[in-house]
Amino acid sequence: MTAVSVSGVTQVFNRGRPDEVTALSDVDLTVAAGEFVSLIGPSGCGKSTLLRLIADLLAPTTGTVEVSGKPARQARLEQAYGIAFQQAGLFEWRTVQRNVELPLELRGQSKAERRERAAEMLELVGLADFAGHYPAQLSGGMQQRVAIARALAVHPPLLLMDEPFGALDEMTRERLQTELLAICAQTGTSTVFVTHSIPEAVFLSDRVVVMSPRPGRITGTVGIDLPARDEAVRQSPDFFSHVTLVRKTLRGTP
Ligand SMILES: Nc1ncnc2c1ncn2[C@@H]1O[C@H](COP(=O)(O)OP(=O)(O)OP(=O)(O)O)[C@@H](O)[C@H]1O
Repeated sequence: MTAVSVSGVTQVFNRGRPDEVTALSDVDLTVAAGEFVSLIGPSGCGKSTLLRLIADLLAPTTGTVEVSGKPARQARLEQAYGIAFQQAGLFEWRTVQRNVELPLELRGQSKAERRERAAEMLELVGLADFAGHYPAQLSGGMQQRVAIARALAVHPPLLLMDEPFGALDEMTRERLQTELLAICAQTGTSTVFVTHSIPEAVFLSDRVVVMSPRPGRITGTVGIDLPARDEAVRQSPDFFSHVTLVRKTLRGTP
């Protein structure tokens, strides 16, 4: 089963105006079920645009986008994916528990079902003890974990993440990376992950997709073949050789 299928997608903003921008040109991307794919590339190369197209927050100028074999619009209406962005985007006036319940409310689930699912998700991200807290009472890393719990609450087959750990310190970031991988393995969720960090992309991904700017294109793909995804692997020669390969692909020097 294919989680995401983007084919022949071009995205032009402000078409026909002096400020016309071709953000993406002829992009093809396939993500298999259960696969973790990172998008990496210089600022302005269209990573967020590609993610927004998959999420159906934008419609492509040309080409098609399918999620779980359905048109992106239908997948959005069926909440076939969860989204987590750089800012956790929590509602300050709702407790942690009620933030996680929100997508379930939108689905019309009963209070009892919502409670149970939210509790399960908070357990998964290690925040069971903070269900009654408000976002302002949590650290940035904890808020991101709430956002991930909320994104996963409807058990979506696909998770779309746009630099979700970008604003966090290095230690917290590495811990959340490990937690995210554990969650994805446990839930079988496919993930498309935008990042500026080469080590982050290498640590998390099955495949790193490299993009170039103006117009944004996919210029290379690096398969990541590491024996494990633990703290020790971050120090291994294997890890560094993958980092070097992604860096070279970004520079366009094989
Ligand atoms: N709504 C919009 N209207 C006009 N231009 C846009 C719009 N959204 C994005 N763009 C342009 O499309 C190009 C790609 O932007 P995008 O945000 O996708 O890049 P990015 O790779 O995610 O960048 P960054 O790494 O800096 O977040 C940029 O030139 C940007 O100015």
